[in-house]
Amino acid sequence: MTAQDHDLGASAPGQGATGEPATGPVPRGRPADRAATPAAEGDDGVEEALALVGMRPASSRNHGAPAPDQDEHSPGRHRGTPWEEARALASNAGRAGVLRTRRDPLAASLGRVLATPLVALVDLPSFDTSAMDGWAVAGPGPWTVASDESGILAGRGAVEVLADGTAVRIATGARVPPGATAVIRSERARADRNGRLHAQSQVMHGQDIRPRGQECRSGDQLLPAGTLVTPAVLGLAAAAGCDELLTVVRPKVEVLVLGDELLTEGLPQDGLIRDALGPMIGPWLRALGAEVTATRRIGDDADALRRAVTESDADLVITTGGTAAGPVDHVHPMLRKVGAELLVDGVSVRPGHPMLLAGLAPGRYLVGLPGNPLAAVSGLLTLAEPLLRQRSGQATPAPYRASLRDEVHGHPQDTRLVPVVHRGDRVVPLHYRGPAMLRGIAAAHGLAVVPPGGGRPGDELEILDLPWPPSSEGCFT
Ligand SMILES: Nc1nc2c(c(=O)[nH]1)N[C@H]1C(S)=C(S)[C@@H](COP(=O)(O)OP(=O)(O)OC[C@H]3O[C@@H](n4cnc5c(N)ncnc54)[C@H](O)[C@@H]3O)O[C@H]1N2
Ligand code: MOO
Repeated sequence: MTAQDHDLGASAPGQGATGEPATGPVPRGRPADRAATPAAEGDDGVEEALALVGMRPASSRNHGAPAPDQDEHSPGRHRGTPWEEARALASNAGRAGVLRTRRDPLAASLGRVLATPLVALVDLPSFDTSAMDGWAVAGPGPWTVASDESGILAGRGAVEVLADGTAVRIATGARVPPGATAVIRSERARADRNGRLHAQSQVMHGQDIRPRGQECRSGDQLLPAGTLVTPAVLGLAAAAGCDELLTVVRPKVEVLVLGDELLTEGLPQDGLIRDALGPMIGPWLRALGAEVTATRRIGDDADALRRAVTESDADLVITTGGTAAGPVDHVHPMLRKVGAELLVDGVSVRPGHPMLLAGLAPGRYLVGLPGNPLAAVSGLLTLAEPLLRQRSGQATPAPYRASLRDEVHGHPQDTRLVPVVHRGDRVVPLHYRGPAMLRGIAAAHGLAVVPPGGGRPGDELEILDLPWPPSSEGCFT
């Protein structure tokens, strides 16, 4: 690691590792006087500029009301569908049609969603089981030890009745013989020379016996439909006697990446940039429960886009870029040409307000993600996630809130989605949250839903989780 790598990696420029504003110099090579630039965090464009110099905007200034000349989006110019309503519309779209299901062996069901409840096929445990290695005893002691040297082992068939006043060696997991009243752990009993067993502590009736049906009875519902099949679910299903599971077929999704300026390898140069969405959107969709059939690069070719959309057999087509009104923004014209029904045409959310949802045919949809990479993430979570959740049969988790540690400026009218990390019982907004930036979201644990006007320390904000576990403490706070 070079010295420069270290400087940039250890904490956000101009910030301590803990996220407290640093008092030291601004980063090398950046003009220090930029620190004094008046700014409002509510404006993504200004925020982007601030992130570039590693500064936070002054928290006392202009809360929730960016100066109009600093807002690249000119508040009021674009009023889309309210964010909550857009999510509800996407969710409704995902409910259209019948869920396809399939029955597979357990291992092949991993990562899909239960189409029907998981029901126990047996009692668990299915016989009275010893919880310890030791002695099964019947009645009060001392007990006469049965002559069977190895005792009762796990996996044995029927066992004989244990007569009152007798004891037999027993292994963990073995069937407790009828008549036994308790199991005594081997370290808590001692046999004398005459073959009599003495307990060294008080023996409670039923101790260290797992009674039949303690965990469930045959026919009990163990998990509801809509549960994600995790390794633990596979284990439970096997324990409960299941060999196969009925799960929802993953919805097919095709990703079309638009833009002639995109390179798929090497260094960005000559006005060309690396395609950041091609490598990101497919895996993200898989994590949301989709089967991604292809990620195709279409460039800025209007005909190729139309052909790709009309020829696709995917349940959901995702496009990236081309949602705005520039000369090569082909998504709207293409949707008109193919007779699609626009269900959501712009959302009152920052970043990502040009995102859209269209119906292509009954049960087939297109989500248009804006090209700016964090705006595309916003579109994924706002439109693609609720739609795919329904189409893959997943239960909707109850929304949850967390207390905000630091002030976040808001857009005057729109919801903002801001990458955050969890720190204790609070969430901390991350730097590098401009619409063209992925540096914040790549370190984030989730996105905070910041209402119009912004959030103050202590405000409880809804948090959208990312579809993978938090992997680090997160930097750039
Ligand atoms: N006159 C207006 N212009 C823009 C508005 C507006 O309201 N009025 N909205 C801005 C906002 S906000 C966004 S977001 C973008 C959305 O634009 P598009 O969806 O048409 O996307 P593009 O123009 O194709 O690209 C925008 C930006 O993102 C870069 N990009 C595109 N694809 C990728 C990719 N796969 N990997 C990395 N970066 C990508 C592209 O090079 C552009 O820089 O429109 C604004 N304009
Ligand atoms: O703010 Mo745009 O919606 O750049 O994302």
